[in-house]
Amino acid sequence: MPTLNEALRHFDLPRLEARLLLAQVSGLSHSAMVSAGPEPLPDAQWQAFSLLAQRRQAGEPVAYLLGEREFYGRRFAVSPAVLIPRPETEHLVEAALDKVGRKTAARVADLGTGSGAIAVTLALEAPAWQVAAVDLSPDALAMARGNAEALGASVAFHHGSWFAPLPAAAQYELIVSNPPYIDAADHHLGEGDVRFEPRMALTDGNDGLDCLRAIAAGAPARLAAGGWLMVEHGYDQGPACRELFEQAGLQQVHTLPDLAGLDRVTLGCKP
Ligand SMILES: C[S@@+](CC[C@H](N)C(=O)[O-])C[C@H]1O[C@@H](n2cnc3c(N)ncnc32)[C@H](O)[C@@H]1O
Repeated sequence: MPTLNEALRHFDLPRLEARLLLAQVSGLSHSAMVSAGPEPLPDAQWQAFSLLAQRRQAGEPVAYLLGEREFYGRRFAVSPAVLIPRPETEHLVEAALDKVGRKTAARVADLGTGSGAIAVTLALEAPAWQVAAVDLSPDALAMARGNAEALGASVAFHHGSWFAPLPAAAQYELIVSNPPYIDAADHHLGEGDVRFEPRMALTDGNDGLDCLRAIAAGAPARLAAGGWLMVEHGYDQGPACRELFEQAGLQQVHTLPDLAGLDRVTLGCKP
């Protein structure tokens, strides 16, 4: 059997990825790995690591191999049933907390919750908020429920399309969504980690704006007066998104940039 250091070099993988995969199968901390001696790895660990390393070499995302991804400082379980939460989406969380205020009692809906990253984070960061979350994928909802339970968040989950499964008369001070917004013709859908993520989490099968259209059009009926709609979108979708929000009669419509300075989150308020 190879030693730990030989195992880390054995596969053509970035050192950090190899370390994460080996930590997963060995349970060793980073510092234990750095100070590892010349003893051979136990056979079972070498076999399990080899399997994960080969899957990574075949392209599977590290987050799916580890079964988790960090979002806003917490670990969320992920599987190929859900989009891997992205750091950009933390901007949407920040914008929501800033605009509504953590201490204000607010009714909040997260449309297309996936792993539950947004809904669970908001429920934990702003315990005064009442958070509901919707997804069309039953498998995604099961994962989101598991994350809410594991992290101790109180979220009401609903299965269905966008606003449809929410209680009929319910109104919200905040509606957030990171919907599928990639154009079906975008070549990125066939590249890298994205190939392994659920297609329905990535694209509307059209021009990338269909879900944003449905959410913008449906929001005014579900927002309380003074309530905010906030969505994440592609770097080049800011102008189209602002137009959709304005057509829906929302006011104070504007777009916030991400850390790279690119349009990322558009918000608007119901008068
Ligand atoms: C881009 S992912 C976002 C996941 C998660 N909110 C996040 O930010 O990591 C979009 C999610 O929308 C869901 N979705 C797609 N079409 C939907 C629809 N018509 N109604 C509700 N959810 C939908 C997908 O299943 C997926 O979980």
